[in-house]
Amino acid sequence: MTTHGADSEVGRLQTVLLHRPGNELKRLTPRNNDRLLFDGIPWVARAQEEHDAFAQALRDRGVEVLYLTELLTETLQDPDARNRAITTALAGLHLGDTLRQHLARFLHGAAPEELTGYLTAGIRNDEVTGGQGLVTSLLASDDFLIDPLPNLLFTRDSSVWVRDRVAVTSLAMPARRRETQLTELIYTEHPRFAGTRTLHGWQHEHVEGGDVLLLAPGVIAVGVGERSTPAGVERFARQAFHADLAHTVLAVPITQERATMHLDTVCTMVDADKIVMYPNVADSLRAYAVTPDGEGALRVADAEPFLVAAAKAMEIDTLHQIDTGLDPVTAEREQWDDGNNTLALAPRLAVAYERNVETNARLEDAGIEVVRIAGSELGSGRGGPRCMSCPVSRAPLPTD
Ligand SMILES: NC(=[NH2+])NCCC[C@H](N)C(=O)O
Repeated sequence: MTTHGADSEVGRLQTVLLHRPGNELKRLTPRNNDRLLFDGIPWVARAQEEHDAFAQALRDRGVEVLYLTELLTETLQDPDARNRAITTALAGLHLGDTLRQHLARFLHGAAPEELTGYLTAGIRNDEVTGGQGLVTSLLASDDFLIDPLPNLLFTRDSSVWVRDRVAVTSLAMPARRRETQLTELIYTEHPRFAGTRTLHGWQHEHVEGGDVLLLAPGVIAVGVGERSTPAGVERFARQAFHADLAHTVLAVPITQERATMHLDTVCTMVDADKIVMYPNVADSLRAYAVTPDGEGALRVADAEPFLVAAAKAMEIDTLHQIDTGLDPVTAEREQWDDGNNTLALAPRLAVAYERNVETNARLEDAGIEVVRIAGSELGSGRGGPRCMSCPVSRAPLPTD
């Protein structure tokens, strides 16, 4: 069994899970893009080129790249996994029994790779042959019977490794809910992950991976806002303590709006003690330190400035905020384009979108090597290098 896991944001990245954008992006139209959480209609071929360049930049630095659809297709070779995948994909109440049975027969007849295509790009009403009945007649021809999952691109959100466990998350937005049925299937059924213990699960209160930052071994920050809920953090913290994965969880309230949908849209770690942070929130970000009380319950400290609470929990003098020194308007523009959403490949080595010229220059001034990638099309889903990657293995940080 290969060993997987990560206990920081910056230990040398060894294996990462990505999703190469595919036909699910071709489902986006100006009528459905808001609901499907895209701010525009991406040029798919260019998005794929940009993504291939991203993956290559990672491979060039020794990272093993796993693709979600490849793992899914391999998983679907197994009859039990196929059954589970089909049953969960068809569980929606909008289908009704007749259509559900028809689609189940159809999907059972599909080869694993085709099934992956249906599970990720969805099925539209006018694509179904046979099985016509009341529901198919009454639904519009372009209604989805199985919704496409364009946000699969953001593998960060649908699972998170914490030490040697993987948390299957619970996504808040209806357009993304099914994603975690697929990550759960992969982690529980794919031979590569046999024996891996999971945490959380899509049936539980909402926690999204973009909100979860492994600040240091044993210290996890969880953003609470549009996506992860107070109750989600509570369960996550309790489980993390119970499984001895952490000694402190910092619950970090973030503004409930699209620009700051996840904690990683405002800050990401770029070194063991350095974080790049959106200047417009730097002074107001606060955290509640949550620790186990020793009797199975949680102890919650009063809120403190985030950097103070983080440094205490990490047992370091200071968590240095890289001061990008940007004026509020440039900062706002670059935050929107995921300037703060960097993916660390190792301490002081991070991938960032090339378009965030000012933030990247300041990162370099602070001694961070920046690997720049293009993201004009990828960025239309509002996610940067960190959102588009789920670290499966990182080397432990050097201790000195
Ligand atoms: N970790 C992140 N910041 N992910 C970004 C996800 C973007 C995606 N369109 C959504 O709205 O859910």
